[in-house]
This record gives sequence, structure tokens and C-alpha cells, in this order.
Amino acid sequence: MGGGPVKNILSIAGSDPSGGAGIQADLKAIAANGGYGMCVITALTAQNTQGVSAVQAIGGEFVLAQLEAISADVQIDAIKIGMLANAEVIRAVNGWLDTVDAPVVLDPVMVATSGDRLLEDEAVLDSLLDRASVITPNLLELASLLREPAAASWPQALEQAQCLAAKHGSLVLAKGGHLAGELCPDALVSGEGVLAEFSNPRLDTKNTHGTGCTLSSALATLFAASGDWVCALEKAKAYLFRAIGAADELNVGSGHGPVNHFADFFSDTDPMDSWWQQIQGLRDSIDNLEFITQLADGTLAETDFEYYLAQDALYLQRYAQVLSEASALAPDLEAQRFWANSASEILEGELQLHRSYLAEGTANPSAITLNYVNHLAASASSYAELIAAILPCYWLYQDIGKRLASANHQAHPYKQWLVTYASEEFDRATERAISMVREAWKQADDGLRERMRVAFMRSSEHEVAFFDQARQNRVEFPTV
Ligand SMILES: Nc1ncnc2c1ncn2[C@@H]1O[C@H](COP(=O)(O)OP(=O)(O)OP(=O)(O)O)[C@@H](O)[C@H]1O
Ligand SMILES: Cc1ncc(CO)c(N)n1
Repeated sequence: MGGGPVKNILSIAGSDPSGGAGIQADLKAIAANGGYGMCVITALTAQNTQGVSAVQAIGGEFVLAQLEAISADVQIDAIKIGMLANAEVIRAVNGWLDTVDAPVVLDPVMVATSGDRLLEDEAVLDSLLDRASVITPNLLELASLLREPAAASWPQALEQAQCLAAKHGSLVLAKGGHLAGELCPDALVSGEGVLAEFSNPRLDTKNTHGTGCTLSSALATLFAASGDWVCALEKAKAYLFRAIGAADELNVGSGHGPVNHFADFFSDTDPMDSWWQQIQGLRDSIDNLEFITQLADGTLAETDFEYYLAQDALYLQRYAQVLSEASALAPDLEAQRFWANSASEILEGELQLHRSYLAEGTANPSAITLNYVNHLAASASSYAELIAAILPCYWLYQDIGKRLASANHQAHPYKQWLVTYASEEFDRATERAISMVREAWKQADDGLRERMRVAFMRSSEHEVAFFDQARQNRVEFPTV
């Protein structure tokens, strides 16, 4: 995945027979992130998605025997430590760690998601903390390691994380998943302060069993490949987000089910559906713009409509150039032809229609128009990103075109414009544009996928501003 040799990642953790947490989650997360997974079992648990019914710790000697079997034979590139069960296991792991030189991600597992205790005595963990490169406590574990009350806010959690990092000369990954709020923030914190913070929206699912195990294993694996904790965290968090996002596709138990570790490989969630859902709020905003409601009912002032059209004519000319650029970058003949034809259709068709409405004379581009076309131009560093940026112009117009067309009637003042985006040809072109973006997404690596998603979201934001611009202060750039 990272392009280099496959790294060997060791998980030292407990077993979860239901497969969602512990070593089972670790091995899946390591594999899904391109590592070779190994595991030393510290404890057996009897658990399922509803809770833990029994724990059987492995004796310290046998834990050590497993550890030594591996280190005597295999180069270990990173270690993730999870459930340790009791002081005897911790002593065995601690002694062995002195004999190896590998980065350690320590997930101080104390209590399962279900609320069940997984460590006999929390104080015994202290001796291990100095050896960790990164400690990844949830809010309760963080407070417990400091013997303080749990943080009630994110700034408090960051302060505690900094305190713990300073105390042990390690990094701390503060996890905000347990705070209320629409976002789930995580931050990598050193003794000096926050190094990086990444947030994602809170996903609406009860299937979050093993999220902590999965994140820490992905982090260890991605660090072994990159040597950079911040980059590794960014990727690990994005991976976990996709795995949680696809968790409901699995059918495991009736409590807190596992995340979908191999969603990237086997998920049946169409990434384009997910993008479309992510711009639901922006689509609602467009529907509610006065410009759109008045365009639909025909009460829109002619001057507003002309202002929009003049800007759109300027936009379309530049947009046609961008489509030609997509054609030049296209990976195959079909795509090359599609984008070139689309450019030509805009120049021959849509732009003519706009001009037919407009009075003589050319308008100056507005700040909003320039912003949008500059975003398109700035997305041209790769074909995939460029066509992701292009897509909202098709998709949003097709979507809104349907609603506007159903409001059309013989006497409608903007009759001719209202039918433009509701044609079967436009439907077909939009479908093909979507499927080309989907194909490019399938072939893209994680970083490029994220840049594609951002380019798509940004263009959608520009579309809202563009529709609304006749109503805003009309800032224009008349110098050229
Ligand atoms: N509903 C959710 N949507 C998005 N991300 C989530 C959600 N729930 C948890 N996460 C993410 O999962 C990661 C683990 O978070 P959490 O704070 O729950 O750790 P944990 O308690 O150690 O996990 P575990 O439940 O496995 O013990 C964090 O990155 C958090 O942001
Ligand atoms: C074995 C094991 N390790 C960690 C967790 C934390 O979720 C769990 N539930 N089970």
C-alpha cells in the first residue's frame, strides 16, 4: 500500500471471540492498512457484542514465551499493546520490551465499550507508560491514568493529554469520541502541546465495538510504513471513519456490533452515494434560496436573472476550458471523448442559450464567479481531482433541473431556461460523469480519494454561492 516493503506489526492484546475488538480487530486493521499482523495473546475473554461474561488471563511465563518466540525470529516494525489483564502480564511484557527496539502504541484498555472491566488494577499500567511512543486513552482512561476526574470538554481533555505526555515523555492521542457533539475530534499531543488535530462527523450507528483497538492498530501500522505520527494518524482516522461508516452493512450480534474493517475492499456502499449524502445540507440550501424559489414560481426579477445568466456565461466559457483539460488528462479514449464532447456542447449549446437571453455587451466576472473557476483550475493537478471538482456542476443542475421543470408552464417567463437541465441527454451526461468519477475513485489511493471528496464538496459550496450571487453585494473585477 505504502509502496515500501510490508511491515511486521505485533499486537499484544486479548482475544475477543466475537471478532470485533482485541487481537481479532487488530489483525484485521493491520491487514487492511497493508501490514503483516502477528499477535501475542494476553488473555482470553468470553464476550460478544453485548458484553464480557468471563476473562481468563494467560500466565506471565506463557506470555513471555510467545513474545520471545517472535522476537527471536522476526523483525518487529511496530507494536500495538491492548488489553493486559493484570500485573503479572504487564511485568512479562515490560521486561520483554527492554529487549526490543520498536515503536509502541499503547492503548490503555481498562473497560470495554459494554462497561466491563478488562484490567484488574489500573495503577499497574503506570510502569509501562514511559516505554510507549504514543498512548491512546479514551476520556475515562485518560482521567484514570492521571487520577483526575474525567474531562467534561475537549479543551480540558487536551490539557490532560498534554499533562500525561509531559509526565511520560511520550505522545498522547486524545480521543473525543465519548464527548457529546456532532464532531468526533482526535488530537496528537506532546508535552509541549497539540501537534495535530483531526475531526470527523459523528456517524449515526451503534456499531462501534472495537473502534479504539482498530484505531491504535491502524496507527501503529501506518507509522511503521511512514515514520510520521501525524500522517499516520490522519490516515488511521480516515480509515476508521470509513470502517464505522460501513459498519451497518455487517450483521453481527444484537448489541454494539463491530466496525467493517475491510470496507475499502468489499463495501457495497457506493462512494458517490456517500458524497451525495454529504452535500444534503448544501442541496437543501440551494432549494431554499430565494433566487431558486422565485425562479421556479416565475416571480424572479428580470435584472436578477440577467445578472445570474451573465455570470453563468462567463463561468461556462471557463468551465468548457476546464472540461477540455479533463479531456487532455483522461486515462482512456472514452473519457477523452466524453469530456471533449461536453466542452464542445457547452460552447455550441448552453452558452448560446445564455447569450440569447442577454442584452449586448459583456459583463465583468464577479468575485464569486472568479472564486469558483479558480477552484476548478486549482483542482487540475490530477485527472481524478479535476473531474471530482467538475461533477457538482452536472449533478446539482440535473437535480434542481427536475424540480424547476416540474414548475414550468406555457406562460412561464423563464420557460426556455427551465427545460434545459431536465432533458434526457443531460441525465445521460450526468450519469456518465458520475460513473467516470466513481471509476477514478476506485483506482485512487486514500490521499487522492480524500482530495477528490474535498474538491467535490468545495465545488458544491461554490454552486450555492453562485446561485445566490444576484442577491449579494455584487463585487466585480473589471480590470481585464
Ligand atoms: N459514532 C462515531 N462516529 C465517528 N467516529 C467515531 C464514532 N464513535 C467513535 N468514533 C471514533 O473512534 C475512535 C475511538 O474512539 P473512542 O473514544 O470511542 O475510543 P475507545 O473508547 O478507546 O474505543 P472502544 O469503544 O473500542 O473502547 C475515535 O477516533 C473516535 O473519534
Ligand atoms: C479483548 C478485548 N480487548 C479490548 C477491548 C476494548 O474494546 C475489548 N472489548 N476486548
